[in-house]
Amino acid sequence: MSATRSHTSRTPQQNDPATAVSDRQRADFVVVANRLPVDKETLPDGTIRWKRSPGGLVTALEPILRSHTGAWVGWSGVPDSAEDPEIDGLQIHAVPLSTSEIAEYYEGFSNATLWPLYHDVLVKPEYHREWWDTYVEVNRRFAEAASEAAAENAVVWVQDYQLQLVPKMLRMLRPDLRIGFFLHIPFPPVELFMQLPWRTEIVEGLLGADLIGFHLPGGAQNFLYLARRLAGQATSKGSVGVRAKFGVVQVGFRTVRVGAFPISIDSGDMDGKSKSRTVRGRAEELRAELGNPRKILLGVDRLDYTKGIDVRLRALSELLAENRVDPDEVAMIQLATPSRERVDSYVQMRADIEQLVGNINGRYGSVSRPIVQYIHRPVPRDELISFYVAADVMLVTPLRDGMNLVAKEYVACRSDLGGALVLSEFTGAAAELRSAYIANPYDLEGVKDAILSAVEQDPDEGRRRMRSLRRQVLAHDVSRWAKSFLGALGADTEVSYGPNRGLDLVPDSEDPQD
Ligand SMILES: Nc1ncnc2c1ncn2[C@@H]1O[C@H](COP(=O)(O)OP(=O)(O)O)[C@@H](O)[C@H]1O
Ligand SMILES: O=P(O)(O)OC[C@H]1O[C@H](O[C@H]2O[C@H](CO)[C@@H](O)[C@H](O)[C@H]2O)[C@H](O)[C@@H](O)[C@@H]1O
Repeated sequence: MSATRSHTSRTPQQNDPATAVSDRQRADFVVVANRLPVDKETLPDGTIRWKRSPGGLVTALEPILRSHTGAWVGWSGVPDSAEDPEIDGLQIHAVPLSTSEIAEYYEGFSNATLWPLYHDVLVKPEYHREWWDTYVEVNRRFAEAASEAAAENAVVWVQDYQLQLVPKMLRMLRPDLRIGFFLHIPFPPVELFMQLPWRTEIVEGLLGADLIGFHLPGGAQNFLYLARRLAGQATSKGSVGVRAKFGVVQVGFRTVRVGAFPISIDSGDMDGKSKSRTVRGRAEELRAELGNPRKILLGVDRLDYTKGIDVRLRALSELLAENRVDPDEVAMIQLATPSRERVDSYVQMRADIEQLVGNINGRYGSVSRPIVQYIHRPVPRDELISFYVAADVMLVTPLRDGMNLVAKEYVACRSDLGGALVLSEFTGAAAELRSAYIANPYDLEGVKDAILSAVEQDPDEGRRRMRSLRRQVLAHDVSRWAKSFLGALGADTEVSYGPNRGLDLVPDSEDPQD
């Protein structure tokens, strides 16, 4: 996939975007995501610096874009910014958002309506018509920017819940494009999705894509059911597989494929970095800075109520109270990147978590040695890897999580076969990482038992589990994710994009669930 320098051919659509974009080259591979892969930062002296953003999506796509020539359409993360920095040969097309659009499209509809609705209604989703109107308007702007960035017949890969209307809007502007959509968060159970006043528009928006990807087969199946029920389309029946056995929806003359493509990380890169002498040395230093405890427990998350940071803190607190864990022997580190800080539910959750940390340290810590070290800022990548290498027990306890890349990162960093992973069964990662200490985050006794088993694990048993986890993570890396998705989309030579054979279409009326 390479960018085309001159673009003389014309597409048949009404706006003729080929004439709208002047001197910038058009790309034949375009990623469209809410976030640009960089954040703009103003330093105290007024100078501007662009730095890599935290978050799974950026982490996941960065290696792919580095190895292709392409364009990325997205928002810079600050109001009214239209700067288009070029980073490592990647064209950036910024979609500027005003302060009120950020409030209504990003903080509002995306993160106070869709995010909680798609994450098991852990907080109550808010439904406001003005937020929806702004969501539609901003999605239209993203679709227009993608249409302008893309060369004729380009592949456009739209990402995530913030942009679910873009596939249909973009198809109307540019019928020549091949459009993929991937949802990074869980697709909710049908009963919850049906709450959404604009449910049909969302399903129809997604059906503008040629391929719709989810992390898990369950999400794909929920979507197929809704495509029948809400959009009245004929769909395939039967189960959807992982990276195989796609579902199909027949939309007029178009066939839309629906599949499960669990995302991963650049595991080889992390494995390599974790072996470096500097990282190993820093890991030892960290242990020493903590007073050489017998066991180091670690949590690494965006500060989000879905991540179950409170669950692990409560579990630790009870284990200490019950004398099942000795306060002189354990230290816990919680790295928590600030996130969505203007959304009410996040403000409340931060206060709760900081209070829990304070309670544990107040009851069980000493002046020289608090039990929980809480760091409320992103840490540099190498430092993060050193934390993974130092940690004896990794705590990943979300109440619901689309995938959770942190779990995979930890495993990739443990070539020494040391460490233990405690993993919530409600993460996408739990479907693959079966040798972790799996726990139900709603069952606090179960979480405590899992933590204790991980803390006290027999070294041979630990090595056996970690070997099996690493086999999975190293074999299924982010490039395999991208290749499997793009292959199914027909954008890759490794997987052919043949006709859909053996379609088993069910007309709406014959569906037993209806
Ligand atoms: N405090 C932190 N410092 C640096 N990176 C972080 C921090 N917290 C999270 N990250 C990174 O952000 C990503 C989080 O991805 P993931 O676990 O899938 O959850 P989400 O995308 O919902 O935040 C990981 O790549 C992780 O390394
Ligand atoms: O952009 P933000 O509002 O700051 O949020 C950061 C990202 O969070 C979400 O990540 C999800 O994607 C990960 C990779 O697929 C997955 O592992 C994780 O389970 C999801 O929560 C969100 O989906 C992204 O759009 C955000 O950029």
